[in-house]
Amino acid sequence: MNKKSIRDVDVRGKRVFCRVDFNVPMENGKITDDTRIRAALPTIRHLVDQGAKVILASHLGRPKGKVVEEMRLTPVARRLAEYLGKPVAKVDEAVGPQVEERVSQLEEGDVLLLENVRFYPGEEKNDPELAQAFARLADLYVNDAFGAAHRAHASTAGIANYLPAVAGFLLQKELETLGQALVNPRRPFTAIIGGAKVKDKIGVIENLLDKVDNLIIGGGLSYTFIHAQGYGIGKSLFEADKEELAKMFIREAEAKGVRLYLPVDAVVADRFAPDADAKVVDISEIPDDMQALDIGPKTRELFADVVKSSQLVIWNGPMGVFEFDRFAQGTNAVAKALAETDAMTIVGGGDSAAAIEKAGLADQVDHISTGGGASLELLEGKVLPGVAVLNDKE
Ligand SMILES: Nc1ncnc2c1ncn2[C@@H]1O[C@H](COP(=O)(O)OP(=O)(O)OP(=O)(O)O)[C@@H](O)[C@H]1O
Ligand SMILES: O=C(O)[C@H](O)COP(=O)(O)O
Repeated sequence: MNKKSIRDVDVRGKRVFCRVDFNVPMENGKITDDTRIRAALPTIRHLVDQGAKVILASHLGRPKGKVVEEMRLTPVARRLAEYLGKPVAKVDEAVGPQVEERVSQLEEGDVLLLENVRFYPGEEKNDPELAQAFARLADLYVNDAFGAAHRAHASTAGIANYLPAVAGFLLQKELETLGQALVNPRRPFTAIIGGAKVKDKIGVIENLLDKVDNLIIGGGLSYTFIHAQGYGIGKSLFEADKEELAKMFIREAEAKGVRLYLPVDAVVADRFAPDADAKVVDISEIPDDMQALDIGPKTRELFADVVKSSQLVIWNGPMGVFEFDRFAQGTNAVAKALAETDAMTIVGGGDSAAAIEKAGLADQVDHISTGGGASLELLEGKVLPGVAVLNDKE
């Protein structure tokens, strides 16, 4: 990576505004998964150990520019203090005189967490005034919020116009792992793309067709492809306006020598419900009045075999409606195949990461990204705004 990192700067005694992604799932005020907090610890510890005055900023949820009590970062400060084994001060605002006053009292090695930056309408608008107000708090900007690096917001991008700006360890690791895999992949290179909609994966499929040896498409989006091949798909997910595109991708894969794998059987249900009546059918036999909610056993085996024969596997998106246990077998089978192979395995964030965690296999893959949308945009070959703004290495 040609961007400066916190290793390239002296932070002792400096006020450091460190943007992290503490957008963690919460239920009734309790954090249900603190992966993103743990992932930010190396950077925070480094800053503390090096004697910086650490000012942490994050968003939580989508409060849309207003204060939403349930989206305060107070529970995050408590959890972070437990991990750091030292106090984490928390303020109820993210800018303004009171915050400035609190920052002026910080000693070397102290940690202060600001309030949810999305309580301010200027955050998502990348408002220069808000960006300057953030910048006034600090001497240096560190971006470690990989999960939010695809957003050009005041605390992820704008602030870098007013301060020296470097990458944190998590951001660096995410970019190097995903970037390296795409630039110089081990082969055979297999990408597994799932999820609900073709619409959301167009850019990813387009970019990967130039890079992979095998492309596996499962999940809801695969049925538009299956329809494009001339099969009936009953009431399964279908995007009529993307069928031509699906046909083009099928032709392109062939022209580029990419082996494209689609489901050969499916678990079909009479309705979209956890207790629906379900059965396994061949892909050419999906009944008109049923919908495919998971890949079938033959497909699970086929996809696992492709994984086994690969040296690098990147996975993004579930193979079925994994939120319902009955339709989670396809997703679990892919998770298991990734866990068992010796290949380098990378899981894009969001649902696939949640599925692999749920299956208890998280420690058996090489890299699980903390970014859903951000990892997807990297797979699309895009430059992330939160990365573009950082200072280049001299
Ligand atoms: N066959 C299917 N029919 C209906 N829905 C499906 C099917 N397969 C998967 N899904 C649904 O797709 C959703 C996930 O896809 P989505 O495109 O929203 O996210 P994603 O690709 O996993 O992205 P991220 O990992 O970044 O969150 C899940 O909620 C899952 O239930
Ligand atoms: O959860 C995420 O993907 C990131 O924290 C970004 O959140 P957002 O999609 O609300 O911008």
